[in-house]
Amino acid sequence: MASLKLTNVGKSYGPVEVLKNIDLEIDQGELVVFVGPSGCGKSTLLRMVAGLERITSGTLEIDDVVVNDIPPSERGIAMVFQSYALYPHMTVYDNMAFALKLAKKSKEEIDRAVRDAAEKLQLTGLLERLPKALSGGQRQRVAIGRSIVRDPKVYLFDEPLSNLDAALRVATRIQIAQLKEQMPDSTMIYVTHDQVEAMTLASRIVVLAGGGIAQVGAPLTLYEKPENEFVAQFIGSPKMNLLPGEIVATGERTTVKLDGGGSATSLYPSGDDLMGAKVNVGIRPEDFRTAAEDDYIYKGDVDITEALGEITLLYYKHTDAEEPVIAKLPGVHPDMKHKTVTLTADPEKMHIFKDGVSLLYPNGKSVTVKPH
Ligand SMILES: Nc1ncnc2c1ncn2[C@@H]1O[C@H](COP(=O)(O)OP(=O)(O)OP(=O)(O)O)[C@@H](O)[C@H]1O
Repeated sequence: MASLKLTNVGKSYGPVEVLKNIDLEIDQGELVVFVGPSGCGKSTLLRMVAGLERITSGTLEIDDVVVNDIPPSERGIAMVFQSYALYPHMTVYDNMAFALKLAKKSKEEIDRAVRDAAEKLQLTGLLERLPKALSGGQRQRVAIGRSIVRDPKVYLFDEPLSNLDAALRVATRIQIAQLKEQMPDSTMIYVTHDQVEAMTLASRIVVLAGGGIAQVGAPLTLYEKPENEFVAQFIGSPKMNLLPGEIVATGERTTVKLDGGGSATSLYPSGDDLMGAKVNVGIRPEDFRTAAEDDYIYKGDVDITEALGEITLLYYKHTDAEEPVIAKLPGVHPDMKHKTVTLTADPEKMHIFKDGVSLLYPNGKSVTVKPH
């Protein structure tokens, strides 16, 4: 049971700076998820917390004690990896008991810890099986069980579900959520590529990009109030549309004349200094709805439609230099393919970004992502 504090943490491999100026506090009982593009340093940051990588600069505290120079085995941390290396010749019970036997715990204590972990992970009926007689999801749960029995202060998960197929991922994800509920005081850090995992498991998400933190917040805060274009487009699928334009009216509301001919009025109040500013209007695909012919934000020709049952995705025609505008409309719309369809959105659903930074949520800082 622990809190963590990273202050100005940086990591370089030789001349290459992978992470810089990471400031982050994690409270006891939180499940914090690290997300970000491939190579942004998620695993490196997790491995530094574990003590498997040296911290180049800054400090890491666990429960107010600086642990930079403390070896992994003494940090009270358990790490669960995507490849769950179980001992193949040992039963589930013995796999989970192994570390406690090494630590010379009493038989009774080991038995209590193993049975308690098995109960939490729904493994009680499988304790006598060998790993080869388990599904991938069950094996991953045994791997998690091995860390639970040690009663660590902090759990670290590095993409624990990425080797599982789609259905098992969902089932195991739900089990991890249930496990967290049963252990409300445990502190967990979880790295994933999977947005749904991040959105559903996290108490807070840390979006890493360009060597730093692009934004930290509760999942829905990141979705509703992205501070910069990077987070706006990273959270949510398909990603937020960004439509370029120029501010033509300021005051209580802000009106942007879009380069494509449409016009968007946001609830955001703006000062005269923003008159004429070049901005991007951000609208999520799911926030678009069809519009009247003469009053629209976006008008274009639909190139492709994807009918997914409860919704239809419209992909608009675009040039090679642009990304397609995407709209996600409820229902089935076979008639929209190759047609001109105009779109609008509610004023409170519009975001405005100037130089990559949100005008609505002004704590935002610009994020530059180096090509990887
Ligand atoms: N031992 C190392 N020596 C040199 N560079 C390294 C080393 N380990 C990692 N890197 C580099 O550090 C950067 C961050 O790697 P890391 O594995 O932390 O990224 P990640 O965000 O976890 O990526 P992914 O999502 O692809 O797993 C990458 O550019 C990687 O090439």
